[in-house]
Amino acid sequence: VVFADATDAPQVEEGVVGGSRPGLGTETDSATRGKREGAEQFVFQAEVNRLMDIIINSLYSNKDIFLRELISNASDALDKIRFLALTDKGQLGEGEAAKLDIQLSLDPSKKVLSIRDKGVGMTKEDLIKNLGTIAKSGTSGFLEQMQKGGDVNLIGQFGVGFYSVYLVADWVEVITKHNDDKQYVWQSTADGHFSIAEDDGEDIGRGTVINIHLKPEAQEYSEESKLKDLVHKYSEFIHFPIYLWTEKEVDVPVEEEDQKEEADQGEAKKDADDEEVADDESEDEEPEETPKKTRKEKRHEWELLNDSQAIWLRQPKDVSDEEYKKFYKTISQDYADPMGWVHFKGEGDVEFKATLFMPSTTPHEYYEKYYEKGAKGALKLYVRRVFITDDTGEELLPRWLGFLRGIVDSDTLPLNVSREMMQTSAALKTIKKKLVRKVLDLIKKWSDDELKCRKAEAGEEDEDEPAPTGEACEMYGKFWEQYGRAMKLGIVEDATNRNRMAKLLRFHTSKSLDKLTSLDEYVSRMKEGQKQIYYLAGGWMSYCCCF
Ligand SMILES: Nc1ncnc2c1ncn2[C@@H]1O[C@H](COP(=O)(O)OP(=O)(O)OP(=O)(O)O)[C@@H](O)[C@H]1O
Repeated sequence: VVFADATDAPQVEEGVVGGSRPGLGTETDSATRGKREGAEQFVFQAEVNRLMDIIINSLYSNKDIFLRELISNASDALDKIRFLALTDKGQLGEGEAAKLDIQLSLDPSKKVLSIRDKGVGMTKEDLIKNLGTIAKSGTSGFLEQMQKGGDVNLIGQFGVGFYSVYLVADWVEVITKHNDDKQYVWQSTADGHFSIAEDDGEDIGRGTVINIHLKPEAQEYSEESKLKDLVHKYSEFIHFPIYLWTEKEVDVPVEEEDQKEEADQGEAKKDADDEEVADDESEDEEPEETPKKTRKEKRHEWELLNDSQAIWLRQPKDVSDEEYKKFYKTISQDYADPMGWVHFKGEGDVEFKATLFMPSTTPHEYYEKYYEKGAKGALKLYVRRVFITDDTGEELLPRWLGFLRGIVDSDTLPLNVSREMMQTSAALKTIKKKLVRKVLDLIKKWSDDELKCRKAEAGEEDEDEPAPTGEACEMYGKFWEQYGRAMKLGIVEDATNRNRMAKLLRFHTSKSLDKLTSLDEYVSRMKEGQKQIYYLAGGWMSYCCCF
């Protein structure tokens, strides 16, 4: 835990004593929930309604995830305003408004948790569309999964993370201000309706405040320690500072405040004692040290909870596996550890840093929407730490690698890189080539390891190349099980990397490999397979369909 540098932390009155939390709000009185005068009432779209029903009634899921979903939305909104400010500096505002951060604060007496960002905010139209009336494409997918007994925790992957707030809330207010519109407040108790009204409460400047009125059974989220744990666990690598408004009891020396009073009393006493002292031999003695009196006082301050330094800018050797895993979860909204990752720096004409992760299971609808979605949304593109887009698609990765998740940050690209530029940019082509090579290197390493393990099992270990043990022997099998199909598609589609990939193809799963008894058998199967590939250089599709 790091205490914020006073210059970076949000400004509060110095040493606020027992002060109320920074104003985040509009009405927090439960008697008026959703009943603001003049508020327009809306009905949730039917699928959204079903989704909310499932969330609000899900008793056994991990409720913690709501915070990571909301922080992730806040971070996206901050990325968006920073991007808009590239072409129009005025968008960012000045002073506090220009400090891009996320603030969490609690009102324990009212059991309200608030999350504030100074991101792009939402117009009234955005509010209506995004938070209620338009079901995202992921909604039906999520509902389908739930029907099959799926886990609510997967919600983030379906792009409907906001609604997870109803895991812990029975009433939510979203106060938001977009540069192009007035300040509005959205409210819903998840009863099928929501309301929107112009907000005449405190001016929030720009961005969004979400006031979460916690359910009685979710009171643990009104504890500072719980929030600190959650940010540490799920959101540590969000690259904007996350602050928590904390309350601390401190011992304050009584003299500090009562100095003057005591001094005055002291003066009076001194005068009275002067004559006695004149006769007293102990005149030169040091006055006896009395223990300093203190009293307890409540102080508030913004405490910084995360290290917002971008992980991809650090040296790979300085990043621990645990940090990579956490970072992956932050950017992917996956709750499982990744299968593997590559983190490297591209040098030369095109400079960039990249961190790419391979999820442990194929992302939702990757194969189902292979041609429709391809590599869209797989990578986030940054230019000198400024988020540019996550709509990179095949400019950065071939379709068959669209299951990867990660970040590419380039110093070479211009900040105003546009969609058209992306399609023709030579720099992006170079980056793409290097990304694919690095990922293929990782896959090849797993493949080589597996081969060595099989050799060792057959008693034919090469002394110069000792076989790894344990998990390393199984990595290729795991990879193939999830992504074998993508490799087969890739070999058809990606002529540039075809030869490299051909050496990595398998014609059986790791399970059948277990049954192989000798290396000869293994090698002959491999050779047979590869021979077929080369023979069939002109007819990939028909070949791929048969295995
Ligand atoms: N703090 C916020 N600031 C601005 N817009 C927001 C904020 N939170 C949510 N939104 C808007 O509401 C939309 C819906 O959010 P939701 O979390 O349900 O889905 P998502 O963010 O698009 O997907 P995912 O959960 O995968 O990130 C967002 O796309 C965004 O446009």
